[in-house]
Amino acid sequence: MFEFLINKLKAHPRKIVFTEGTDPRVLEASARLLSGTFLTPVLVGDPEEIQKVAEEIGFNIRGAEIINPATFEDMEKMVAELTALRKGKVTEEQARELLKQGNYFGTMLVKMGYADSLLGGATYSTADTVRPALQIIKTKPGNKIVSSCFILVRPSATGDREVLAMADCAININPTEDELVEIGLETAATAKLFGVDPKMAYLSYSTYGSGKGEDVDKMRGACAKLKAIAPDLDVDGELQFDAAVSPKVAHTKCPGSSVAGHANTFIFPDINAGNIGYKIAQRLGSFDAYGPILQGLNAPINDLSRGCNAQEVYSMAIITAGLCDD
Ligand SMILES: CC(C)(COP(=O)(O)OP(=O)(O)OC[C@H]1O[C@@H](n2cnc3c(N)ncnc32)[C@H](O)[C@@H]1OP(=O)(O)O)[C@@H](O)C(=O)NCCC(=O)NCCS
Ligand SMILES: CC(=O)OP(=O)(O)O
Repeated sequence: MFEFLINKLKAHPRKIVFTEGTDPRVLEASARLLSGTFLTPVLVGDPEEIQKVAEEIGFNIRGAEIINPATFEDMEKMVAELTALRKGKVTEEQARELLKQGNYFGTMLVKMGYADSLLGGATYSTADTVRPALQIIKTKPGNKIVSSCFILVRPSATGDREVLAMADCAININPTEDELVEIGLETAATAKLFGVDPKMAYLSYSTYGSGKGEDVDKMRGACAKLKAIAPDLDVDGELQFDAAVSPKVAHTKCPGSSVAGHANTFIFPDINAGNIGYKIAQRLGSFDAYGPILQGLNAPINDLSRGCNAQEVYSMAIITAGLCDD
């Protein structure tokens, strides 16, 4: 599934920071990465503690870089840089305190060029993983927001793979109409990277006006705006989930739609719907879930679900570093 990213990394090896260097799942994934030569783990934490956990779980992490914030030789430089970046918001003393935490320290390692990319969130919440990135790394030029997308994969009935994209399940709590347009554009690009030819549904409890209200108008409006700025994108809405994926229901509720019945890329109205929706697909629909993959951020930094396993950490590390700009 991720061969194209591994090949990209083999051509241009990278370093990835893991903010939770003592987490057993992170150490197992690191040991696996170290058996290749394309992605070097940079583990944040106390080297003795990290080594102890690695031995306890029986994984060899020789070759990993370990950086301990407590003894980091460039800490004063980092404090000064963070204070300057957060001028007026963070004092030097506060910067020093923040940098004792793996999430802020790791993000600054990327900002200052000690590593190319970062993966956190095995134990940190999404908010605590993402906040330093939003504050320090910021959005890419041209983007107004950072959003996120999950790539969901399961074997298909034909022996091939079924791949879906879902957004925004992790960052924007109640996106506006315009933010949903940007989320749609970014998600189409992410879906394409993973081989999905997007048929995008703006989801709602209503199909083509069957329900009324602000929430329905928001999804219909976002869909119309996206169609206007990206006429080549196959997008429709507002659609209920059954109309989006079932050709039979689509025939009844919205005949003539080129998306309904065949949607593979889903834009949710808010984070409640999105987060619950992707977890239903993962836990009851037997999809492997990769993400949240951050979109619109000015460096490759990603979050994990705290419910992740070592295989997911390994895959997300490859996705994160593999998405570094050339
Ligand atoms: C992402 C999130 C943490 C940001 O909110 P917050 O911590 O309250 O942060 P603030 O609103 O104080 O913003 C902090 C900075 O990030 C920026 N920011 C916030 N949301 C942003 C977004 N979506 N895109 C880009 N920048 C954003 C702000 O402009 C601010 O920048 P500044 O400090 O330089 O002015 C918050 O939206 C959140 O908790 N989202 C849900 C996360 C979650 O629980 N997901 C479910 C599990 S995956
Ligand atoms: C993406 C997500 O839901 O993260 P967590 O399970 O850590 O809250």
